[in-house]
Amino acid sequence: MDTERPDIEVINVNKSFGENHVLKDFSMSVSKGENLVILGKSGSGKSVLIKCIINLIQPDSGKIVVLGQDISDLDQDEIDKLRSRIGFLFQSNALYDSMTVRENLEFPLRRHWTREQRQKGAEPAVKEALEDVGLAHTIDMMPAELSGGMRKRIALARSLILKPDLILYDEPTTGLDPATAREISELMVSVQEKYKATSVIISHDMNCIRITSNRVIMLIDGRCYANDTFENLKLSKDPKIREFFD
Ligand SMILES: Nc1ncnc2c1ncn2[C@@H]1O[C@H](COP(=O)(O)OP(=O)(O)OP(=O)(O)O)[C@@H](O)[C@H]1O
Repeated sequence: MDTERPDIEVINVNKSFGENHVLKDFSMSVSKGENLVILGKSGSGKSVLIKCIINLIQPDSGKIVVLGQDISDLDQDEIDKLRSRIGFLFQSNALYDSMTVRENLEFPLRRHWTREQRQKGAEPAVKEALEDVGLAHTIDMMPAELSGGMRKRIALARSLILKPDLILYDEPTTGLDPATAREISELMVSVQEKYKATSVIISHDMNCIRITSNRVIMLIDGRCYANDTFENLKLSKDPKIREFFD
């Protein structure tokens, strides 16, 4: 039996904004090395859940444990330290347009520079992360010179630069054409294999979910409505689940 503690534990979390009860006694856990997809309609609370996990939003009740730490017990320094172990891939990519690819990748390093990295300099880490996403040749280019798919890869490289234990992906394939979306999904799998990182992926791209997920949680009406593999959910006859597949 696997007795290792999950990397993320969300236990009976409630979160409301005024009358809008977004998360209702919501619980989930994500094991080490797992790729978990959170699927839900627009406005169902997927981003709120992710923001609770990184403590950008505080739940009204319940408990969240990330990489073994109860986040409600942490002070700002401890939160910053925890966040340095988490890679984020935003829907917008959040690259700085006025910086080269190299400078964009150096940015998180400079904030969380370890002594070893300071001695080695940023170059090896930047090159390794770019090689991981197949874009070593773009190191001195500007984001505007790259295609949408390449920018997404650069954003992924930046989220890998601190060798995260956990990667959070917010709709990683939205806005990409199907072939590029597939490439990004396959890249997410290869990154997971290399870094052994745990991933939480918000997505409604069924192809991306099929390629990347080990397990899918469906967030409906603030609750975990279904929790199963993509293949099993695909066979479900439940109308609420079928809506996502048909
Ligand atoms: N800071 C906030 N203040 C008030 N309401 C909020 C806030 N953040 C989110 N909400 C509300 O919480 C609900 C869930 O929002 P959330 O952004 O998590 O949805 P989502 O599932 O990520 O949707 P999408 O797929 O469109 O990104 C929405 O009704 C939204 O209006």
